Amino acid sequence: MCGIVGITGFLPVNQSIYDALTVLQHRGQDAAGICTIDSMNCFRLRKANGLVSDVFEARHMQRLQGNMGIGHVRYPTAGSSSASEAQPFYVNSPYGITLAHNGNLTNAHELRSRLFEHGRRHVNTTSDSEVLLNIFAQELDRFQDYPLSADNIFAAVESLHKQVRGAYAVVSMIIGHGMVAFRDPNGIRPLVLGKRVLPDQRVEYMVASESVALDTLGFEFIRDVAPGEAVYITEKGQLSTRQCAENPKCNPCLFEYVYFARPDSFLDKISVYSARVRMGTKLGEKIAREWEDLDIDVVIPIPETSTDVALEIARILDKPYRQGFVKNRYVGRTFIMPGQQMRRSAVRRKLNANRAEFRDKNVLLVDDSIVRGTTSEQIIEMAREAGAKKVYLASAAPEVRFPNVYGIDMPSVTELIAHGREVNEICQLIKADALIFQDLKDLVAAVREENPEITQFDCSVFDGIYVTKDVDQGYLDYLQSLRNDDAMAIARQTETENLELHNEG
Ligand SMILES: O=P(O)(O)OC[C@H]1O[C@H](OP(=O)(O)OP(=O)(O)O)[C@H](O)[C@@H]1O
Ligand SMILES: NC(=O)CC[C@H](N)C(=O)O
Ligand SMILES: [Mg+2]
Repeated sequence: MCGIVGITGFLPVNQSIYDALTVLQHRGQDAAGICTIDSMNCFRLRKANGLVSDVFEARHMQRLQGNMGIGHVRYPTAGSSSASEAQPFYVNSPYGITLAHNGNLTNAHELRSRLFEHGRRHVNTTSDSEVLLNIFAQELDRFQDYPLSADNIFAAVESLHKQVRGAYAVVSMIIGHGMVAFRDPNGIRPLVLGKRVLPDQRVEYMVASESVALDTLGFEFIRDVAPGEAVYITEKGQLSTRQCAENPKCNPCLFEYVYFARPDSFLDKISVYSARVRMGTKLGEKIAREWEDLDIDVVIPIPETSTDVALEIARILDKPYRQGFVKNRYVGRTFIMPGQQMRRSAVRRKLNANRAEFRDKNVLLVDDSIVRGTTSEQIIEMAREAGAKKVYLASAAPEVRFPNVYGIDMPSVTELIAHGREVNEICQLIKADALIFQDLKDLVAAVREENPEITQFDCSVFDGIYVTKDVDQGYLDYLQSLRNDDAMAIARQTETENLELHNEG
C-alpha cells in the first residue's frame, strides 16, 4: 500500500504535505517524496528511501517551494525498491507532469511495450507507476492546445481508464494547469477530497488516501472521490469533477479496513474504527458459540492494529482485556517491511511480553490478520515464555489464501501460511492451543453495515475472486516468479539508483 496526498493552495504547501505524509506513514515505510511547483513554474522534487522524517531535512523543505504540491509514501508492489522508483515520478511532455500512485497495475508489462512500440515512449524504471504516468502523458498529448481545458483532461483520464487495468488512486500535477486526481473504475484503493477556506474566503483543496490526513491539516472532508471519477483543480483554485469511467463500481479493498488504514479514517463512508469494533463483535460471538468449553482468563491484543477488535471481543466474552504486550514505538509495521528476515527479526524488537499478564493464565491473543504467520508464531512463543498455560489465537480476518495484485505485496501463495492448509494445520504450525478465524461473510457484514450501497468488496486475498476480472493463473505465476521473497532479495543486491529529474540531494 502507499499513501498519496496533493494540495492546491495559496500559501506554501511544503510543511502541510510533509505533515500529511507523516499521518499516512503507516501505508508505506520504504520511501517518501514531495514535489511542488514553484513561482517560476518549475518542479521542485525531493524523494529518497526511508521514513518521512529521514527523507526531508530542513534544506530540502526550504527548497520545496510553491503553493501546489503532491506527496507519496511508498510500500513497493512493483519494480524495485531503489530510490529511483520512489515517487512522485516526472515526465517533461506535455507541459511537465508529475504523478504519485497508490495501487498496482496488472497490465503494466503490456502497457510498457505498447508505450515503446506505438507511443515511442521509453520508461526507464521497472515501476508500474511510471508506466501509468506515461499513459496519462500520452493521452494528454493528443490535445494540442494550450492551455488544456478541463474537458481535455477528463477525456485523457477516460481514455486511460480504457487501457489501464488494476488498482490506482492517483494524484498528479501539470505545469501551467493544476492538479488532477483520479481513482480506478472499481475504486479499489481509497481517495478522499477536502477543502480549507482561508480567512479571505479563498478555498484550498486537498486529496489524500485517507481522511485522517484532512483532519490533521484542518481540511474539511468533502467526500470520497468516486470510483472512476477525476478531480481537476486549476492553479487558480477552480475545482471541476467528472465521472470518466463507463461502468464504475465501488469495490473497495476489504483489507484496508482490516489492517491498512488508520482507525480514525473514514473510507467510502465507513469508519475504519467502527468497522473494526464490529469485527470484534462478530468474532466474539463466534468464539462464544464455538469455544464454549475453553477456559479463557484474559483477552490480549497483538499491538497495534488489533487493539480495537480485541477490546470488543473481551466485552462480548465478558473477560478482562489486558495490554499483555508492550510495543516499541520506534519500530514500524512489520508486515510491510521488505524481506522475511527483516520482518521476522522486527517482531521481537517491536513487541515484548508483560509477564504478569501471562503467568499461569489461559490467554486469548487477538490479531487483525494472520498472513505469513510471522507475527503469530513468535508471539505465541513469547506468551509461553512469559508463563502462559494455554495460548489461544483469534484472527479478525479469515484465512489469507490468495495473492494480492492490487497494491499489497503478497505475490506468492507459498509464503501465505493458510495457503493449502486447514485451520488445524495452521494451528499446529504456529503452535497455538486453539485457533479461530473470522468468517468472510461476517467480515464483509461488519464492514458493510455503515454503507450497504457497497455490494461487493475486493476480497481477493480471502476468496481468490479478483474484481477486475482479468487476473488469470498466468499473471499470478508471472507475479510470483518476479516478486517472491528470494527474487526480491537478489534484486535488492543489484539495485542501482537512476534519478531522472533533478532531485534535491
Ligand atoms: O502474519 P503476518 O505475516 O505476521 O502478518 C500479519 C501481522 O502483521 C500486521 O502487523 P504489523 O506489525 O505490520 O502492524 P501493526 O503494528 O499495525 O499491527 C498485522 O497487524 C498482523 O499483526
Ligand atoms: N503499494 C502501492 O500502492 C505501490 C505503488 C506502486 N505499484 C509501487 O510499487 O510503487
Ligand atoms: Mg499487527
